[in-house]
Amino acid sequence: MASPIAPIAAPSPSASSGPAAVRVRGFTRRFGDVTVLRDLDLDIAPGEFVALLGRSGSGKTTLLRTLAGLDAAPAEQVSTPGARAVVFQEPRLLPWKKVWRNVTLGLKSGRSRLQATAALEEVGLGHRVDAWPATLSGGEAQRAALARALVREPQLLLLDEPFAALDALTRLRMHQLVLSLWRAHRPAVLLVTHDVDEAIALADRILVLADGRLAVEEKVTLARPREAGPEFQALRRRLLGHLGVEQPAPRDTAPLAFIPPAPPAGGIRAAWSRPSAPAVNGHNGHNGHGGGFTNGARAGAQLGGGLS
Ligand SMILES: Nc1ncnc2c1ncn2[C@@H]1O[C@H](COP(=O)(O)OP(=O)(O)OP(=O)(O)O)[C@@H](O)[C@H]1O
Repeated sequence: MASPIAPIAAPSPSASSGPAAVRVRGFTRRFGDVTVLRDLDLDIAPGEFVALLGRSGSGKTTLLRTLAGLDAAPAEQVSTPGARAVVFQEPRLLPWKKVWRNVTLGLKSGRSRLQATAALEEVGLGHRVDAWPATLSGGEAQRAALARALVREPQLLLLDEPFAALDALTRLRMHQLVLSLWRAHRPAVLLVTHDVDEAIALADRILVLADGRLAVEEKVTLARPREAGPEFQALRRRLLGHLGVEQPAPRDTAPLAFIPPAPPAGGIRAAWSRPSAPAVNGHNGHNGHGGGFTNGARAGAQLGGGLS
């Protein structure tokens, strides 16, 4: 059986001693009769990178939307910086505006083309300033969405599964890009993801949302770039356990092998496993794309959203 989720008393304010970038106290969100977030507490320090995991429907996006100001919340319960930006799973570029105009959408500054160009250069899209969104690849479009977030100089960057629709290689490149942007600009980050390995690769702290509360907190002390060594694997197993995915004890160091996606149980899916290990979701592992992963790369333990 998966380990039961042990509620934590309250997510600890992180390393920084300054005032929190995000402070949530006793926040409850209901849709009709359904309580999605229940008396929730959360602190995110300035410059801290937090990942939020949880089963499908656990309320991750609801929390992110609240922090983004897209859903109203009482100021005494939810406090965030004024400068916020959100990147969603879909890049949400307006097809009738050139890339640079999408990046500066809503900005008042008269220097907007210059700002857009600088931000696009930072995400490696300096050559696509005048392109139309329809001519961008999925990864390029998502980089343009990141540039649009960057020009707002956010103190809080909210990422709602921004890499979920990208292929594995592009996703790895995006991980590196996001980390380098985060290092350069140091916003507080909340990353909602279904991918346990992505969370471990990127975050300082990982939270698991369950039953309307932040039920688990794991600090990630591994140095970046994060290799898929024993500590990484142990944390991965613990997190998957918290999420209800049974994990076999490690028996060897054989390379990971691909397990074809199955109908998710409780919205959870783990895509990679060792060939000799009993597979999750009742599947037996078989060799497919194979290959290990390094430098914070993804072993592909995914929740809910499935493989992409
Ligand atoms: N505007 C809404 N009206 C009614 N119910 C809603 C609304 N928004 C979200 N919900 C419900 O709240 C619950 C949490 O939704 P939310 O999208 O926050 O979950 P999630 O953890 O992000 O899910 P997923 O991982 O599948 O994206 C779900 O049961 C959803 O149906």
